[in-house]
Amino acid sequence: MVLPPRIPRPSHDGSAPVRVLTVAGSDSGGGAGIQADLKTMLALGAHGMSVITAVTAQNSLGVQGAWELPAEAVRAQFRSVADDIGVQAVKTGMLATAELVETVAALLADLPAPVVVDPVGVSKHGDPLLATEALDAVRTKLLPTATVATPNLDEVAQLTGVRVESENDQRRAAGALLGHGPRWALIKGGHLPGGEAVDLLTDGTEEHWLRAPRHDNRHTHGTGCTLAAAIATYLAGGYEVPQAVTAAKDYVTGAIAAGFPLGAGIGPVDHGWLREGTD
Ligand SMILES: Nc1ncnc2c1ncn2[C@@H]1O[C@H](COP(=O)(O)OP(=O)(O)OP(=O)(O)O)[C@@H](O)[C@H]1O
Ligand SMILES: Cc1ncc(COP(=O)(O)O)c(N)n1
Repeated sequence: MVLPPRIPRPSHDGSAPVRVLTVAGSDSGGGAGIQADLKTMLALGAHGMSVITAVTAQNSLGVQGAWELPAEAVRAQFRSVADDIGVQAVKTGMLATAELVETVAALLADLPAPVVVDPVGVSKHGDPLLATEALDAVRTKLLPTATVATPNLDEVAQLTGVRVESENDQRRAAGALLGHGPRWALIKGGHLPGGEAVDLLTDGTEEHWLRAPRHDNRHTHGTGCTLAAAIATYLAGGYEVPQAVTAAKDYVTGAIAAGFPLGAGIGPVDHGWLREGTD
């Protein structure tokens, strides 16, 4: 297991740690969404902050209910954080509706900080987390704000029409996604079969294949949220994109390996695995 680095925290000289903002939904079960993001940011040494876009009643069996917040509530939370505390990187997750996608994209357009867009479409259980009519706003408004976009295979098919069944398809999907404006595309291969979990990171010029052993562990709730939040944390810490994604991949791979059962269904990854491994 490769131990990923942590962002150095100030030596208690009164300065603040790096500050990372998640703009995502709440997962009452604690395994995905803002809960996964904040746990990831803390585990990697950052101060995590959150703009909640939607509340889900959710557990290891699926999503039992979802309620999006008014756009004004999203704007107000964002302003409270950006105007006083400051934001060094942002990760977006569940945005639920076209109106919230457009609201968040407008807020991000003026923010001079790296943005990781995890275009959350459906949960691992297949529960919808994004209205179908919001897809166009994701393509035309949200993806152009992204430093890195991190779709899984279902999400990249929804956004580009490219069905990924092989590593070559990952290249095609990345090219199609880059056409919508993100600087980098990370096409996650977690849902592909095989002994490795293989992701493709590319900006259309550089190509990085990130490979890790596939852990045959059914407790993988929140893997995409965790990866995207880790990438944003490393970007806030000054890493270049390829290095941030490589370190984030190591972090999520360890979290999956340490995943644990919870409830009667799919359990979460273990965001605290680094503490267990290195204290
Ligand atoms: N069983 C596994 N073993 C090792 N790595 C995995 C496994 N499943 C997924 N991954 C890795 O975890 C990261 C997240 O990919 P995944 O395809 O699960 O995203 P996702 O479906 O968006 O996650 P979620 O929807 O649960 O948030 C990727 O780096 C992927 O390669
Ligand atoms: C609030 C929220 N955001 C994102 C996900 C995706 O996570 P997964 O695909 O593991 O269910 C989720 N289930 N809930």
